[in-house]
Amino acid sequence: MNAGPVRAEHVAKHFGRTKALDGCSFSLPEGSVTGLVGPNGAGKSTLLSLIAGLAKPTSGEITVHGTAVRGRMHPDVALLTQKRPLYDQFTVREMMRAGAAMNDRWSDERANEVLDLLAGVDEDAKVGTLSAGARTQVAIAVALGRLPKVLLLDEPLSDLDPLARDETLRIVMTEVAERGTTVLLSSHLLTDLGDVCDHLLLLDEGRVQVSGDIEEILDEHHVVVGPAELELGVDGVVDSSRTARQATALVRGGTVPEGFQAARPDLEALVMGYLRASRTRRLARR
Ligand SMILES: Nc1ncnc2c1ncn2[C@@H]1O[C@H](COP(=O)(O)OP(=O)(O)OP(=O)(O)O)[C@@H](O)[C@H]1O
Repeated sequence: MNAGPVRAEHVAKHFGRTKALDGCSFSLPEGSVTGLVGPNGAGKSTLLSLIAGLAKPTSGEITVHGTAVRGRMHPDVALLTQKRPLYDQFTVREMMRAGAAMNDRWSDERANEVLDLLAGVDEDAKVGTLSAGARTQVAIAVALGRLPKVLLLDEPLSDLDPLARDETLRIVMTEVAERGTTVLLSSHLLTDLGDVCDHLLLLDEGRVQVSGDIEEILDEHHVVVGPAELELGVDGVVDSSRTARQATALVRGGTVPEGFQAARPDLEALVMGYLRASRTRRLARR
């Protein structure tokens, strides 16, 4: 496995009998933007909180720039969660002062740059009165004011309108382009991920299903379509469906079933195939 700023080796996290993560190993390359996807309960938030040092793995190890993270926030890592850890009664300016006071490494200049981006946020406005988009911008300013080398984003886009979503992604992409920050972004919004991510980490039931460069992953898969009466008869079928007329499947590996037409999937088709397969497995166990 290549060395990278974030590495996980055989990481497990159990909550009682729930295995939120179970033997996860992967590496994120420097300056990459990785989309973290998976069905509800796959372990995405748990993984982000372990990398951030907010919780300890039950077993295995996560390292950031070669240093083991064992339940302590690494100075190079910033985490932005869905809840956006902001104080509603503070003005934006007070929020930035709090950011400076709470962090050993802090850049007013960087935080203000992010606040000035886009339409700019009124620094005298109370955080609680801001729109979801502006609150996200403030939360990102607090996160980037710490000058992180690794930025973890847990569903930051879920309640934003399309314009705010686009602008938020633009802030993240500017950060990557200008500072080479490594980003791990969890989202259910596949089209957004396709726009910004060059790597993918797909979790299901606490396990890594797919991890790596998106183009290479897409090259490794086929969507195959053929007459309904033909059997697939190959290894590596991730997900398949049949109508009265045709059979369709997502296949991993080089073999195209006989009598089928093959095409390279796009990111959405690939992720949807894995999500459908996950649901089918869970339904089969009921
Ligand atoms: N503090 C906790 N105590 C007990 N169980 C937990 C805790 N945190 C997470 N879990 C369980 O671990 C599993 C993984 O949860 P996690 O929130 O990491 O998934 P997720 O992929 O982020 O889901 P979603 O897409 O719904 O946000 C779930 O079964 C969840 O109920």
